[in-house]
Amino acid sequence: MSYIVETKHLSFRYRTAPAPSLVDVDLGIEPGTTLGLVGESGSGKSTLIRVMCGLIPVAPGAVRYQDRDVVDWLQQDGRTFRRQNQLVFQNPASSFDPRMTMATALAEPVKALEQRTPTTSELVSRLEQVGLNAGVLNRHPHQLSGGQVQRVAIARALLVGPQLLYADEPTSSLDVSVQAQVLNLLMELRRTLGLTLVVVSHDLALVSRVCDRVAVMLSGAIVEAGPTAEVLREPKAPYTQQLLAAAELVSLSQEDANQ
Ligand SMILES: Nc1ncnc2c1ncn2[C@@H]1O[C@H](COP(=O)(O)OP(=O)(O)OP(=O)(O)O)[C@@H](O)[C@H]1O
Repeated sequence: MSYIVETKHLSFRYRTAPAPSLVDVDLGIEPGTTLGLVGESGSGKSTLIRVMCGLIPVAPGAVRYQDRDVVDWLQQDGRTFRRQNQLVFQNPASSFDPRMTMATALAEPVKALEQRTPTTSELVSRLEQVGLNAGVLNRHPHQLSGGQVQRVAIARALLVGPQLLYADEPTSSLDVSVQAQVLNLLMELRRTLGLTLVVVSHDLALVSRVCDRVAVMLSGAIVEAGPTAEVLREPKAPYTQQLLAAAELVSLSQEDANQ
């Protein structure tokens, strides 16, 4: 099996933390697929994707991207690695400097990673790809809605040509109606650009709608992983069973509320 990114016996502890945040994580992601990473708050989801995309350094041998060690990538060809591995964060407003226009913010990663200034038509064509237009270029973050800012964040990631897009709770700060639109956009981009997508969420229902595979985390370890439909149909780990029961309760109460 060839994976675009793979972790082997990956363990990690923050210097100031009393316990490890990742414990012996073995995970492989096939190119072009969408993986949902679920688990309660503090289970290690954000730490795992930060390690996988090279933001938190770990010892050599623990993470491989395109069959090459991530530590080696970062030492030899860090810019290429960072272009290919992009991250979109939970709270779109905090990803942008409030004093910058969207045009300046969009250009930043291209300047840093490709050492050139992108043309306006490049910026506009990426904005159009995420359902926005040139009108946002001169705006500041507070002049846009949360959903629009999240779309700009996705456009900014796309500008450097990623292969792998990590989305850390990409919709949890958005209104419910906007959440579906942003998720649909991510799915469409995956299809049209052939991206591999990792979506972090504590929401099993959301993951079940959009992800081919799911990995369930608890206390820094992956307690269950597999095709989403299989995991949902026959969850093996007691913790996955709990998560599923909680998700079913939520959807039942939503049905009640709609009646
Ligand atoms: N910078 C840090 N320094 C020390 N400990 C940290 C740091 N960041 C996270 N942790 C700890 O690592 C563990 C995993 O945190 P992490 O943010 O990866 O979990 P998570 O599943 O993404 O949670 P959430 O859904 O709340 O974002 C937690 O116990 C957390 O307190």
